[in-house]
Amino acid sequence: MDRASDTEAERIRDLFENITIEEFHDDEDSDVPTESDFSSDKTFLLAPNVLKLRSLIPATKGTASYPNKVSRSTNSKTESVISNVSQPYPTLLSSKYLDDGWTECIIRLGTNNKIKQIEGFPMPLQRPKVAAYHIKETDDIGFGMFAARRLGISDLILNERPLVLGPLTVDPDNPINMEKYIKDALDRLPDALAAKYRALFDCHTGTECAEGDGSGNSTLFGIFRTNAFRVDTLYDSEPTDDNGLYCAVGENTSRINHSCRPNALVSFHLDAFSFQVRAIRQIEEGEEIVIPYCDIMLPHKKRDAIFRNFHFECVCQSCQDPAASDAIRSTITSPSAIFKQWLDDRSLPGDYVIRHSLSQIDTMLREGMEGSAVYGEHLQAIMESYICLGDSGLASIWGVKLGRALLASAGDTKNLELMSDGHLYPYHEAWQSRMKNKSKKKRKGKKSRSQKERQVHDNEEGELGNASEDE
Ligand SMILES: C[S@@+](CC[C@H](N)C(=O)[O-])C[C@H]1O[C@@H](n2cnc3c(N)ncnc32)[C@H](O)[C@@H]1O
Repeated sequence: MDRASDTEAERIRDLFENITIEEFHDDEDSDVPTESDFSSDKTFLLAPNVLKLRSLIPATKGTASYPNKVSRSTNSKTESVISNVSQPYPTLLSSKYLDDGWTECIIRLGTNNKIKQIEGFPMPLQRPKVAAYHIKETDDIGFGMFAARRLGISDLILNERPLVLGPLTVDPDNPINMEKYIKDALDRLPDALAAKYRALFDCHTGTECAEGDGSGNSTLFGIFRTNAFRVDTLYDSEPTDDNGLYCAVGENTSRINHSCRPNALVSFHLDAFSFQVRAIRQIEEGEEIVIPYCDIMLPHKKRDAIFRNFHFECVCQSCQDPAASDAIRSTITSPSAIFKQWLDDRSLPGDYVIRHSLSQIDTMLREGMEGSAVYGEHLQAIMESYICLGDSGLASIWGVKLGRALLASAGDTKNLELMSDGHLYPYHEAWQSRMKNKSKKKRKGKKSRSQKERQVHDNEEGELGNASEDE
């Protein structure tokens, strides 16, 4: 096998050590929103889940981070003043960039300054060559987004700059007048775009948690609270809770309905300042494009509690039969414990994790749960098992699947390139680790090899005949 230079090998090893994608799903009891969150003037946002993957194999070297990961730490002290600012600055943009539009931001100035330091900012928007969606009315839940053509896993459906970005929460002790801030922001947008914002749905109109004068009219803040998606990569300071985080409303992104069996995921990209929507499984022409507004692994009762704050009952297939969908969800678990057990216990068969994860994946595919983080973890468990077994061919088949899931989840193409390149696996520090240990044991225990060890050997030989023995 061709070996890359030492520096290249070092770089690749570093990349493998910490494959991390941001996560922002709420799965704790305490995170489930309650009606009182509204009355305390908190903004409530749709929170899609995104894969967060850390290698299941414990890293023994330093903690190199994946190059594209945006650091959560901040060097500069954040200024506390909230201002209306446009990002990217329209006046500084050439006509090429103006085509991509800009976002009116209600943002702390210190945080706004951080945006300018992002490498390559503002990146031009990459869009699908052929239109991938159209917005039209659904039969029962207002507008929705529909596939204009067949879409494959990780295909880009939409890439758009939001219309308005603002704080995720409003401090009840120190409230700011969001209605006025949003009005000022809209005044700076071109009329046509401001009209698009005003036309968005306000689920709070006429409800007990509506803002405003009680006339039942939709408010600008009500629209914001109904339609904003979290922008987890932008924050005032190291976030310990929802305070200091941001969210944004998109002209088309905010027309996408929720499903507990989503076929697409949303991610936000600071360098282009845009929302990307990508398919997480194959979508047929005419099919509705749906995303998760919450962690789809939550049981029905908790998901329903979240939706009640938006005054709707979910119409998706899983919610039609909560008992059945809860029963399925309760059987799905992260592979991390089983993977650790396999690494520690040499008596377990070579395909111990692989078989388990294949069965979990099968269940998740039947329930339409490719959009959950745990689905990606099982793809990763299989890929890393093959790495430990020294089988780069099969590792790269699962690496491509994992790379596509990561791309759909976070819009990061580097992961796909990295995961699918079979030549890189031998640089992983766990490469052939099961085989190396096995050989060591064989050498060490030549005179008294236990029956158990012989069984391990037979299992690995018989069930994973593809794995190479070369060291
Ligand atoms: C961000 S908007 C989505 C677009 C919206 N349908 C429209 O007409 O503009 C969110 C609202 O859509 C509706 N909605 C979205 N997903 C739904 C679902 N699975 N079941 C029922 N209503 C849903 C709810 O009224 C929710 O408050």
